[in-house]
Amino acid sequence: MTTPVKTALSINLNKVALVRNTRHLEIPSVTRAARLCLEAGAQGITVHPRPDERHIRPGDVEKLAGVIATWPVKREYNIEGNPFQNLMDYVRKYRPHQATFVPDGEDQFTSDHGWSFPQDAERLKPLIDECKALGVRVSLFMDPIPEQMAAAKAVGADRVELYTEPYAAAFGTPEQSTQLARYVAAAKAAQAVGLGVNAGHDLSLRNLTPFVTHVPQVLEVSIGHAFVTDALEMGYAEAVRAYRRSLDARADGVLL
Ligand SMILES: CC(=O)[C@@H](O)[C@H](O)COP(=O)(O)O
Ligand SMILES: NCC(=O)COP(=O)(O)O
Repeated sequence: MTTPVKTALSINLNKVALVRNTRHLEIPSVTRAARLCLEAGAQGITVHPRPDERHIRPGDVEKLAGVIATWPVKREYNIEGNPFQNLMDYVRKYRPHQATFVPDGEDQFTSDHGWSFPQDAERLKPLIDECKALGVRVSLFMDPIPEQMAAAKAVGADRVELYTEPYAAAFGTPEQSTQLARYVAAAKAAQAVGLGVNAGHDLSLRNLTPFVTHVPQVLEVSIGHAFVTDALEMGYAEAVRAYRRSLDARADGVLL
């Protein structure tokens, strides 16, 4: 059996910025949240600076780049967005460790689907090539469809991020194992063609351990909405420690 990887925990700070934006007081501080999360053991910070600036604003992206760049040990910066909207400007300016391409519309309520191949391949390839020339790893936000993984690799992606809302929605229902099996198959298909596997969207303390126990070699999870919800109750540091424990608690059971 392959030794399970230590799945990196990347905290998405969108919802801290969302609360901050409801007053002109600069609290809660996005950079303070990042520092507290990193100090407590998070391996990275994720932001999704949407064009309408509903939460993360350009100034947040800049300040967080500075927090990560000056952190005493290596921590990763993951900037998410649509590369045909504003994402590439941030990639060129801040050269994050990872850019996660997400096919969201400008006024989309939240992310709810991945890229489609072959339709998206031709227009994605030059932007993926540019990111890699800048030394930025590219992760493509994808639905858990095994047949799509070879095309994601062929277009130049380093990783895929499996969109996990369908798994989260099925968690605790009779559909849970069926959904989980989809992600296991998609992850194995991705890894079979040399893609790394990340995961994210609606992951939580409730559904995280079973996911990383069964889905093989998940390199990174990015978690925001549920994390901030938990942090409101237990504080950033304890919430990070709780999510870290959930990731590390994966049983070394037989993978599906
Ligand atoms: C891509 C994804 O699933 C999330 O990272 C996304 O950042 C959620 O965006 P909102 O926080 O705006 O819902
Ligand atoms: N890529 C997923 C992410 O960054 C956070 O998604 P969510 O936990 O806010 O649903």
